[in-house]
Amino acid sequence: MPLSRRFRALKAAHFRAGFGGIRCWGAIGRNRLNETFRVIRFENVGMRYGTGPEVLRDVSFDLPDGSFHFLTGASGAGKSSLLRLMYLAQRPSRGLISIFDRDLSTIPRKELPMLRRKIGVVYQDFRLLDHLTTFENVALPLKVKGASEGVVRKHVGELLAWVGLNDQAHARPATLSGGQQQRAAIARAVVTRPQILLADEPTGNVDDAYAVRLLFLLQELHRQGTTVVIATHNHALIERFRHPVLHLEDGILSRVGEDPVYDG
Ligand SMILES: Nc1ncnc2c1ncn2[C@@H]1O[C@H](COP(=O)(O)OP(=O)(O)OP(=O)(O)O)[C@@H](O)[C@H]1O
Repeated sequence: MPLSRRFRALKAAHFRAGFGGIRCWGAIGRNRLNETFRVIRFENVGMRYGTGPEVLRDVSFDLPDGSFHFLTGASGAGKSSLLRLMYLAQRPSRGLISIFDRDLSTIPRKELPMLRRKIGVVYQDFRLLDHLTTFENVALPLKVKGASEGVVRKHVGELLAWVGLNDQAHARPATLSGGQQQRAAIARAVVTRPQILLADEPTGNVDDAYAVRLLFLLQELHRQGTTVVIATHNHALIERFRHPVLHLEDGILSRVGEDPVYDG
């Protein structure tokens, strides 16, 4: 099906299911994308932990601005390691990585935090701050960016409603279920509408209905222009959302499906 029709069909399904858009994010910003710009580029990248064997080998790919990819592979294939390289938590042992057209090997260390702020991450282990409430955890990235109290209240309130955590806004992470913590972690990762969103098994702890709802949220972010990569074992979601797939097998990456031309 042509992508424009696929987007219309998805949007219709989205509203039928009762999920309005994220109002505080405003109108769709797709026209500001530059699809020829490669936001992430890997060339012959290898990675090892310490003196261990390479867990990623000769990985080469690039991601166009505003693209959406699933990242698949068996447990231990290297998905989290690849995401760690993308969110700058790990350095490659060889090869070239560029993010936003900046070669990571030449970026001064002091510039890394600024680059990281453009990247939203959903960690496999959530990493919520225990001493903050759900609301405060989700609000934190907006506050770091200097958003006003009004904007924080509006955006965090709307996102908490979307992920079904309004009634847990004042709860501490330790009192939330695994699925609730995961939903809070997703809300925190998307609240600033980052330029890149990397999610490691973002639906691993929620039921199927919530998994679809959360994917619609990430889809909405993507429609706003964010480049999205989601590592998942959930083949039903991959089938349903039909984005191209990056597949890892024993540290070697292959690409399944061409990047679509975003004509919707
Ligand atoms: N901190 C670490 N130190 C040493 N080896 C590690 C570390 N983290 C991961 N590994 C190894 O790297 C390889 C890839 O692990 P990784 O977590 O990236 O896989 P994965 O595809 O994300 O797995 P899963 O689906 O189970 O999360 C594995 O062999 C793992 O044992």
